[in-house]
Amino acid sequence: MLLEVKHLKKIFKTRFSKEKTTALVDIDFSVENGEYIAIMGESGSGKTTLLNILSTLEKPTSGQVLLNNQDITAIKDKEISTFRREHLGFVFQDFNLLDTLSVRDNIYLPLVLSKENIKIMKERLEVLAPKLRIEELLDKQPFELSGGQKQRVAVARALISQPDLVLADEPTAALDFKNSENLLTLFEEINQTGQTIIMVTHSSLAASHAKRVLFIKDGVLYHQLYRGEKSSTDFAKEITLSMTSFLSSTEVVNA
Ligand SMILES: Nc1ncnc2c1ncn2[C@@H]1O[C@H](COP(=O)(O)OP(=O)(O)OP(=O)(O)O)[C@@H](O)[C@H]1O
Repeated sequence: MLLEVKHLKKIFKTRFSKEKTTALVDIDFSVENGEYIAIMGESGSGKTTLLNILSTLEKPTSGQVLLNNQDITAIKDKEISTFRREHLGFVFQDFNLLDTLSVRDNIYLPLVLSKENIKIMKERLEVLAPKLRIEELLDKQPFELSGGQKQRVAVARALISQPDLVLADEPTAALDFKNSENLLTLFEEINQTGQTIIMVTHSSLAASHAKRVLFIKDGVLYHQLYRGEKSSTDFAKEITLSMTSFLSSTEVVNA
């Protein structure tokens, strides 16, 4: 098993008031190598908190996250950035590229920080650039690129370290429909090469490209769907139906 999330709980305490927010109640799931998972839920359901814990950006109140049997919630602070660089790839909604660096140097950045050999960096980029259709963009600066191009560069930066796991936070949120579709197709292709991906989204359309969808509400995973052989269009309908029937059933409970 690549990832095991065990009884994850996160309570936020505000510094200035005694109020506590339970963002995650008791999250339990596991991910096999090569899976492509979408985590869906409404605003405030706990998606970002969960992703931040998987990213080692945040520590849980209790529970464990095992990546290849290593408890990543117990990694010492001074070792965390190295761990992140070596094992995880990140794709954010706002791309997070550095405007002062060229596209090429943005992509190289994680490997430069890991003091990787330049020959290996070049070899990896030569493989990735045509796949991501960014060959013509490498000598440009990020501010010269469109949103879709920026996100493809960000995907290259996430993949260049050959991470165990790619974590994507609403990667299509800042993209128009066509660029979103392109990015989601790209994620599917990357996944078909064996790359494990976990993507947080509130879009049924985005989630419909994944192989499995986990639904989170009020800090609890309440449902999951497998895509199986379904087309993304059929899967999107099933996801939307699941969301709607769950919402209407809670309305009945609350009534
Ligand atoms: N740093 C924090 N301090 C206090 N409460 C927080 C903090 N971060 C998140 N929360 C609370 O935890 C709950 C879950 O928030 P989270 O950001 O994980 O939800 P989300 O599903 O990602 O929402 P969105 O889709 O709007 O980003 C919310 O009630 C939120 O207010």
